[in-house]
Amino acid sequence: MKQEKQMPGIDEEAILKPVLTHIKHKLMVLSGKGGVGKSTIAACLAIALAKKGNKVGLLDIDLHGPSIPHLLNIPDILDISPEQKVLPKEIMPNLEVVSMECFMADKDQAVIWRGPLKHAAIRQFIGDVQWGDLDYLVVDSPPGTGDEPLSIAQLIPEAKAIIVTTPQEVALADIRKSITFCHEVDMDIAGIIENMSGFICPHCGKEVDIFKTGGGERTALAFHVEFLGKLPFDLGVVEAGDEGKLIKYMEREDNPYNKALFEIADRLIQRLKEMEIKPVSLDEIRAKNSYKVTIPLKDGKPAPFLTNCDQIAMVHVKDSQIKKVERISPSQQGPIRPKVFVDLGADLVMAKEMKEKAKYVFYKNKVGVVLDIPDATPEELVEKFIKGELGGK
Ligand SMILES: Nc1ncnc2c1ncn2[C@@H]1O[C@H](COP(=O)(O)OP(=O)(O)OP(=O)(O)O)[C@@H](O)[C@H]1O
Repeated sequence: MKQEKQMPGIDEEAILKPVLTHIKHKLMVLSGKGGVGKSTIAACLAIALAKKGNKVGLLDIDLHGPSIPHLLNIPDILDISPEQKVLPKEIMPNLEVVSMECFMADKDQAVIWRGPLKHAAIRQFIGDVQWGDLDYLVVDSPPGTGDEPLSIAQLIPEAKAIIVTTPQEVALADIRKSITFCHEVDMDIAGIIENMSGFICPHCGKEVDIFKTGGGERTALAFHVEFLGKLPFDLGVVEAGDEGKLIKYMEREDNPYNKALFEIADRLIQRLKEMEIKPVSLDEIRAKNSYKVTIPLKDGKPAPFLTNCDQIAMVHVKDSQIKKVERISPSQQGPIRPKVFVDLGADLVMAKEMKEKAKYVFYKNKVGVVLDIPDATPEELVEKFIKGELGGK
């Protein structure tokens, strides 16, 4: 499991919340290896979503090799608002872009940063940019499953991954790593896109399978992940990307690459609707014949944080009566993850405090959450819940 990278003494959630609450869907474009067309797809998807009338932000967090500024021909310098916030560059109606490159004094100097510094830079990117209200934030991350995607997973709890692959076997082996990474950091996968799948001959217009096609779809099926679609190999995309003219290129509606991309954007919009997560109704839990309540404990009392509990109280309720109370010692080493409570079959978690990410994991798994509980025994707390004195809704 990857290392948690919390910055000591900094409440990252509090810093980012005012920005993130104004962004409806957060997407991170990932790939197992470089050169599969991830940045091009991030840029084209952002363009397609903006063309469909959505407010879109595109954030390039590839600190080592940012390609978005080149692909979209954005200027080196960004303006700063009177409130000292970075103003993203509007490159077409509804689409604003920010890239790490805009903050690098020497463009040819590779950034040699270690994890925590990168994490701080990414946090600043998100927190110090005046995005305003957005329907979609598309984040282009470097290839692989290193520091940058891990930071996004920690800083944006409800970010969803779009995994880009090509049909070759090597890329497909890497895709599995990307899927495992998403599972490890509790990041939902919006879907997989297979790029460079089939070549459209510029002379005869016929599609030729230069690599095997369909591998991305098969992998998606095998891993129970949504397949968003295939994009053909298109020399026009290379040229348009090289010249920073992707926006212009995407005006060609008859082009097979563009057509496929707009279809993928439609599928993505639909998929995100299906993936929307709502808090679990506490009254519905109360009304069940039987349910299980878990409470993280530290030294016998409700733990200040979920992660540092040394015991979990599991209270079984049947017909609005407590039937049994178990005290379970987590077997795993290190911080206790929300998944442990989910795996115990909890219907409800009662805790003092909880990170947004943990709440998100519980709601995703249809587990209810009651916070701000007082110091009391698990039995007293659950009695209060049953009577509606705790967890009103
Ligand atoms: N469908 C496509 N058809 C033809 N060329 C493509 C296609 N998609 C991307 N390319 C080209 O492939 C090259 C790599 O693309 P891109 O930079 O988007 O990949 P990447 O996965 O983001 O790479 P890295 O992460 O290493 O920067 C570029 O030259 C781009 O124009």
